[in-house]
Amino acid sequence: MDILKVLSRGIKQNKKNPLAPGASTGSTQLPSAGARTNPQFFHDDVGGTRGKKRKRRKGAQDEEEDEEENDVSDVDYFAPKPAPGTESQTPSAANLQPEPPKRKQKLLDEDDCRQIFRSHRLKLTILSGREAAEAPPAETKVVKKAKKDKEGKAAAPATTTSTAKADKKQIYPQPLNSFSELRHVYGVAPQLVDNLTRQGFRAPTEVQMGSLPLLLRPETALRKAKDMADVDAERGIDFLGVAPTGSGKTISFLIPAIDSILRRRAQGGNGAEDHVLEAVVVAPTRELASQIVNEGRKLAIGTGVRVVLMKRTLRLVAEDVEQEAQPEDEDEKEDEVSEEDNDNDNEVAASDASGEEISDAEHGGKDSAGAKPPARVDILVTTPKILLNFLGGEKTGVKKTLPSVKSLVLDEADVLLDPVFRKQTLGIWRTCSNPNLRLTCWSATMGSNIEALLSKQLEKRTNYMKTQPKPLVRLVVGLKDTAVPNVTHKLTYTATEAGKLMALRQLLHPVSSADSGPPLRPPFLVFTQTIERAQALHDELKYDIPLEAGGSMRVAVLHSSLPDSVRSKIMARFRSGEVWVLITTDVLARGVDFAGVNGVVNYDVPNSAAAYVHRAGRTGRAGREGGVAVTFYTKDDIPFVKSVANVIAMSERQAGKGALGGGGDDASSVQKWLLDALPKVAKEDKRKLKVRGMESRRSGGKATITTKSSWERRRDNNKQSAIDASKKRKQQESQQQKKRKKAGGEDDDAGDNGEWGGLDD
Ligand SMILES: Nc1ncnc2c1ncn2[C@@H]1O[C@H](COP(=O)(O)OP(=O)(O)OP(=O)(O)O)[C@@H](O)[C@H]1O
Repeated sequence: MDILKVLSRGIKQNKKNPLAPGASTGSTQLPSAGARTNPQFFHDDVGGTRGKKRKRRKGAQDEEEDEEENDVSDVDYFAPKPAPGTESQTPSAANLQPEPPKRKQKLLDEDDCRQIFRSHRLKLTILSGREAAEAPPAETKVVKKAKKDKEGKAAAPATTTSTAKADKKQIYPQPLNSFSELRHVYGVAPQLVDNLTRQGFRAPTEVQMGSLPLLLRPETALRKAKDMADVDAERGIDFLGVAPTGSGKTISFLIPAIDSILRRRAQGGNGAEDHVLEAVVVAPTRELASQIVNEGRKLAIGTGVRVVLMKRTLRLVAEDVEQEAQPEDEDEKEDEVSEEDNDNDNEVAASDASGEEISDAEHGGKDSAGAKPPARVDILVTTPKILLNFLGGEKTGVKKTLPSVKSLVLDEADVLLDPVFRKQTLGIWRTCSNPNLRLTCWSATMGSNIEALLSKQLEKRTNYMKTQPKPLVRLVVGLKDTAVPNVTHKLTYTATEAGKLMALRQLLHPVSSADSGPPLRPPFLVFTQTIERAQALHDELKYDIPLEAGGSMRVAVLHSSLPDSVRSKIMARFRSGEVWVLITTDVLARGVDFAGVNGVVNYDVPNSAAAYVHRAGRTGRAGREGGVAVTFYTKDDIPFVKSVANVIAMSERQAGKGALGGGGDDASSVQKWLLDALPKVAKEDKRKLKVRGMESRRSGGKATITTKSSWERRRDNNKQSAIDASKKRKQQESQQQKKRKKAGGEDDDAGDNGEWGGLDD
């Protein structure tokens, strides 16, 4: 359908046609915002008794009935709240108590668990903290020697050999088959489960299936798992969750965090009702941090658990330390990237959003909080720098610790442990001085270097704290690092930079669906490499939407140079459906959940395969279909397109589409011959690209976004120079006239009329 027809339907709410963007139902009717048929990505038939259609267990009927009772998918979460006093708003004390199992739940045998794990492509592996302890010393020595030989080259840590061995060791704990099991098997408080189901979630996603039992009650989850004698489940586990974008990782870490607080309170004793900072969630951008706070607050309704966003003026209960609790190590020094290197707002440069720009005016004035009592916080959500500053500052070294924190969550952990954030993140980790701290890390992409770093840091911490090692368990859903399976991908070549602008306009205003590739319906996101380019693209596009359809208010730009309040407003306008095209940088590439986003345009090729995964993953979330990711590339990008093309090919293979997925060559968006022909990129070039993006797009020259040809630009430049020269001449002349007047006796009319005054502006 011609997008202009859609756009010109007007900005008024259209009750008759809910498909129009302005319709009252808003984005919920748009393709990728459509009905969530099933939030689970994979249902392979692996044969056996379990898998796609699972045999109904004894007692399962009761659970399904429970689920039906809980099915509140029609409930508008933001609808006016019922009057106080109604049942749902005033949870009884019993509703907050962890639930004792109603009946003896039959746990599944390990074979059944294995079938379910295979069917949903879940892979749980113990990475370290188990075999590491058993590894023969000789093995460790060999690795250490190899490390020395390489003379400081990013060598594998001492645990690598054992990690590689352990990597093959899969475990099959209990999966979470339904949310009602949270109550009946894992004893989660009914209020928390109600809050979850009230959001319309019917079935757990894969990452929730695989992670929640282990994080909530490892001893129950592992009871039927064989060969776990050396794992002390009571001590808990550290956890690494790698699952596709939009697969529900946020809930996977928030539920255990809230549950742990409710359990502590239920155990009673003095201070059971107090707010004790028990969990810290670190996220790389302010937008993601506030979104996690919102999610947390929805889950914590009626529980009394306070989920708070870190601000500069917020005081926390912390302990002063004379010296740094745990010394820094070389991991924090290596590979540091200068601030200047990151001015392109790329994904690792998201530190721009570390919350430092929160203005004093917005948060009660400078230092006014100095005298404030500590805030009542149970779960703190923060960007790295702002928390570290409170704890003593990056530069000055840590001066405070947070001993009450029992759970540290790193959301988008691969970025948080990437060189740009690494020092800050490890700094925060060190300040969480509780010996029983549990670390959980989450992302859709996780390099093996990050896993090795984690294993090494955990080992170091265990030695420093003199505690027993906990197993580091890794969950991978689908394929590690690669896929955005439920999105349609398209690579579009244009000969020139100007061609990209034309191609984008064609996506906005397709003449026919044939010439424009997959239809791209608003709302959609457009990613550029730098802030400058985002701004320039916005200037070009802001008048492209007809006035009748809302005009320039439909196109907005968001990047890290904008003040916090402006960023929040733009986010709200995009979420509400007022903004249809949001032009941005990688600051919005990670974690941000816009349920109704139908498409993503990579106006500039992303800086890495991981960046592509995260950008494309802003659409097609929670199993929604219809999301489209279009990537433009020019001749200059060709060396860097291969990694994007590989991700696309893998995504299609996972989705069972295309040549590589067996669906025929035509079905694939990346032709195999192209994939084979694209040049490989040297490691060093990849690294540079990841940090700085395409050099030529950073400033001047090709950084300019415009539809004008170079001839037109030259003509305009000449015109501008003529105008400037003329102004200068006029100025000089009037100064001379003034001087002559002062000297007296000159002809006043001369000059003004006798000479061409150049172009007027
Ligand atoms: N069990 C579920 N059923 C349906 N929707 C769900 C379920 N769990 C989470 N969601 C929804 O899925 C969407 C994506 O969730 P979330 O933001 O946690 O994804 P994510 O895995 O963290 O993605 P990313 O890697 O991009 O950060 C959210 O809108 C969330 O409300």
